[in-house]
Amino acid sequence: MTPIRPRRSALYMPGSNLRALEKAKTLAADGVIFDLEDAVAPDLKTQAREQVCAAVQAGGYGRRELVIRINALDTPWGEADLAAAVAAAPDAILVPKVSTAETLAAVGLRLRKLGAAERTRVWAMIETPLAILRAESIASAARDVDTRLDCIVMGTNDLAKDTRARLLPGRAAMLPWLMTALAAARAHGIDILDGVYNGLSDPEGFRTECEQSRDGGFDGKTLIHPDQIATANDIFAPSRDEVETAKTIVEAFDEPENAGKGAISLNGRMVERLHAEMAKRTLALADAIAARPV
Ligand SMILES: CC(C)(COP(=O)(O)OP(=O)(O)OC[C@H]1O[C@@H](n2cnc3c(N)ncnc32)[C@H](O)[C@@H]1OP(=O)(O)O)[C@@H](O)C(=O)NCCC(=O)NCCSC(=O)C[C@H](O)C(=O)O
Ligand SMILES: [Mg+2]
Repeated sequence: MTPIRPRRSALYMPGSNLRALEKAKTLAADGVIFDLEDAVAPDLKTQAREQVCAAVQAGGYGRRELVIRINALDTPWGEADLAAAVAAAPDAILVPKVSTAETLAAVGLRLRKLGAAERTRVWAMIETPLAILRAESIASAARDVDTRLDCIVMGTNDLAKDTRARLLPGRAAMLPWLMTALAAARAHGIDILDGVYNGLSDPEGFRTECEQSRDGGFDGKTLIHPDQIATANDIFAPSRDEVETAKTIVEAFDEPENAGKGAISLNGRMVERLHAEMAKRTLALADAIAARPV
């Protein structure tokens, strides 16, 4: 099994906000996304780029996964953002508004030309109607190692803007798009993070949406405020009960009398070997979370 990197919580912060950049060093998010795109006003783009790249290069973020969200390559800032991000060598560069797999091929080509560090991966935002219609093709870019595609991030605010769908509790309109993108990511073996929850003073609504997202199969949620981190870390981690059940399943299939069986009865439930595979992943994720330094 490939090692699991927990991505329960990925906190956006405006690259122009020095206080937030500093504070992120103390927060329990699995990842931080230094935003140069929509959270930064046009007049502050250059300053934000310099601040973010200096912060990433200086480090001090411990085990947190560091991601720089650049402006799209067809904007006035995109190319300079990409070059500066490559020089800063974050864990990943997040490309916004990806609507075709060709965009990812083009980014991959530039990364090679710019001599990007091997460790720097690419994350892609699915947040346009076209991206939903082409989700499988976009995720399939992960099969081409040159694209470095490692994770998809849903941009539900932009999706709501472009489709005019409303972001209501339960997300009835958004769910088919979320699950289409999720199937695309899974089909091509990459992680996928849910979009943000805008209700800063609605912890219950946030928790409910995290649960919906986890139950739908997402690896984690993108966040906009430190107050959202603990809930996301809790919801997207296997619970104690899930870990105990997973151990029981793995141990049951290790019993000699079950060696030749594809399905067994366990505590009143039918359990197949595919459940043992799922249980091993649950245990690996729990171990990866437990092994994280604070
Ligand atoms: C929404 C905010 C502007 C609110 O900020 P503020 O009023 O400062 O909040 P607080 O006073 O409650 O802050 C308390 C302390 O926490 C720090 N803080 C706040 N937010 C962050 C953060 N995101 N990262 C790090 N630290 C943060 C404050 O500095 C305070 O610290 P202290 O001084 O020690 O008390 C703000 O939360 C914010 O800017 N959030 C992120 C907005 C953002 O990045 N948006 C872009 C991504 S969302 C998106 O577009 C996704 C996608 O593309 C889509 O289309 O859906
Ligand atoms: Mg967006």
